[in-house]
Amino acid sequence: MSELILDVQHVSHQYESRPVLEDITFGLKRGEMLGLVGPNGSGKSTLLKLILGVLPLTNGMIHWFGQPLQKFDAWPRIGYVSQKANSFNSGFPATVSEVVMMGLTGKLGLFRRPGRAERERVQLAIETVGMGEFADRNIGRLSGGQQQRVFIARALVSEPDVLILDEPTVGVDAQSEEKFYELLQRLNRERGISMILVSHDLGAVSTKMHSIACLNHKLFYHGGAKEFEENRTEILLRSYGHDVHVLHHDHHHGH
Ligand SMILES: Nc1ncnc2c1ncn2[C@@H]1O[C@H](COP(=O)(O)OP(=O)(O)OP(=O)(O)O)[C@@H](O)[C@H]1O
Repeated sequence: MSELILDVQHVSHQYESRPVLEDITFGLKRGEMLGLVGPNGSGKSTLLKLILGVLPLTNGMIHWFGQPLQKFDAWPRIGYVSQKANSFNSGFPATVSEVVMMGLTGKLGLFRRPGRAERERVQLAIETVGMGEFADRNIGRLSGGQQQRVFIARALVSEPDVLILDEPTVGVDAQSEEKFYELLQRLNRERGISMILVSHDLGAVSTKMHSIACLNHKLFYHGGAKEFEENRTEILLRSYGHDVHVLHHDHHHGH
């Protein structure tokens, strides 16, 4: 059996006295691509914040690579790409290389100048996401889809075992979105990078991810993407309270 790299056990969370997450239990295996879905306000971002140690854990247990979250300190093993990543405007004064270099500041310390080895790693990460020719371009002058690839490069530069992506394709056109999923699948296949991807696009996650966790304060489903797709109407009725019209882009299926 493959190693459980993330283990979430009986996690609950409330803001003030309002419960947002109730008794959440699931895991992520090495090499797994997990899609986290759920309606607006269902607690997806809250769950990510708990997993990333941004919010204090008050109920339940979280282990990363077998270590309790409270003791875990190998954060460079976990790459995070936030929802608000594609918000740079055209005036933002940083090049693609500089933005990707920021992914190393945790390792470098904020004021140490990067050496040749670091610059090579940055260049490699930029090439991995297919943005090699844009390395010296101002980040604000790229499209949303291109910016999102740069944020993947920034997350990759510390050579993580896991990527956590919070709605990475919001505001990205369908063609760039398809290429973005291809990139994620390649990183998974060639480097064995595990992923948790939060998305509203049920059609995309159920075809691109291996497994699905469906959240609405409680976990209503956790299992294979194929089984999710086969029982989608019933799962969504239970969790969302109604069936959700799922948009299947033609290009997702190549017909
Ligand atoms: N810091 C906070 N203080 C109080 N309530 C909060 C806070 N952050 C989120 N909430 C509330 O908790 C609930 C869950 O929010 P959360 O952002 O985790 O949901 P989500 O599933 O990520 O939503 P969306 O899909 O809209 O991003 C929402 O009702 C939200 O208003």
